[in-house]
Amino acid sequence: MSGLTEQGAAAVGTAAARTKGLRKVYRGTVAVDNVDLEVPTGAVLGMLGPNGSGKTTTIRMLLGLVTPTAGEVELLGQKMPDGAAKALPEVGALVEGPGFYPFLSGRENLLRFGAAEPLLATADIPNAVGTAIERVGLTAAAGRRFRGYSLGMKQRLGLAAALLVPRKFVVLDEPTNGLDPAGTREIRTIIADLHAAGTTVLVSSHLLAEVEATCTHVAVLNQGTVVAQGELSALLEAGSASLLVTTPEATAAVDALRDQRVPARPTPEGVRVDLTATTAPAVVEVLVRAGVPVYEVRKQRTGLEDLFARLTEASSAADLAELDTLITEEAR
Ligand SMILES: Nc1ncnc2c1ncn2[C@@H]1O[C@H](COP(=O)(O)OP(=O)(O)OP(=O)(O)O)[C@@H](O)[C@H]1O
Repeated sequence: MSGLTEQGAAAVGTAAARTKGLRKVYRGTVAVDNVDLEVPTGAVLGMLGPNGSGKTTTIRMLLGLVTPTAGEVELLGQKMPDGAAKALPEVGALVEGPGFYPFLSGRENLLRFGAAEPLLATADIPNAVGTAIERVGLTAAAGRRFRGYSLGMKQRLGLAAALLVPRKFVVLDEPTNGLDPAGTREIRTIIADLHAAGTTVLVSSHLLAEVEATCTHVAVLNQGTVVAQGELSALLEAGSASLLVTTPEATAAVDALRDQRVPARPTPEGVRVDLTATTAPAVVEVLVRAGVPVYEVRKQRTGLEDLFARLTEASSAADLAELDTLITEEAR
């Protein structure tokens, strides 16, 4: 990745957000380590990772809510935290625990948020609040006190606050947390609408199917580091392909491949060969050389779930480094 641009540099062709060597240590716990994240302008980037992998900490550092122990953050062309006053009005964020007043209604809370928006004229606040409430499906509950809200309603109100004014960049930390299936579908629609309007979106999620359905790009975090990032289609192509080989001599095929350090295992459908570190022609060559009859060879796309599992469960650092290099190279 190229170095960070100077503060105020033109954002054309640059990332909406970018981190370099980002690190956060909490009293001996390394929450985030050496994260180089790039959110391309106009992308919907899904940040995936198991519990505790550093997603929320990374997002909080990106928004200037947490001070990094080391590293740099650039947000909408502004170096953070110095450029916060310029960048943040263009950024809508749904992060854990937005400061809502429990004794005010959802609408009253949003009116207060509206008053604090530098890009919203006072006369436009009631309209903006009404539109945001409708957009997140909170109309029926808008007059009720916040303290009586369900988790899903709180999420919707947080989202409404993030969308009060048109943004260049929207950051959503686990936006479907606490939402029912209808709410989850609505989030998907809102993200698609934002994307269509040219807004860059960063969304963290555990829901792989959601990410696969809504995102153009993915960054996978594990134990505080980015283990893969790039275009979703390229990552899937590079990271999760396997080969299904039909042969009457499955055991001989598996032995021959493992002899060449190619991961392979027998399955009821045939011998499944991991293509992470090899290619289909190379697999066929190994089999033919070993005298194994090959009836059929098919490439399989196993989806984001498989890729995610392999990236986050790889047993050794060497496995991860190998997989990361391969995926990053292919995704470029
Ligand atoms: N304020 C804090 N003080 C101490 N440790 C923290 C703090 N915030 C996060 N951590 C630790 O940093 C690590 C990363 O946490 P983080 O919340 O960023 O992960 P996450 O990927 O968002 O997890 P989840 O999916 O469970 O929300 C964890 O080990 C967590 O316990």
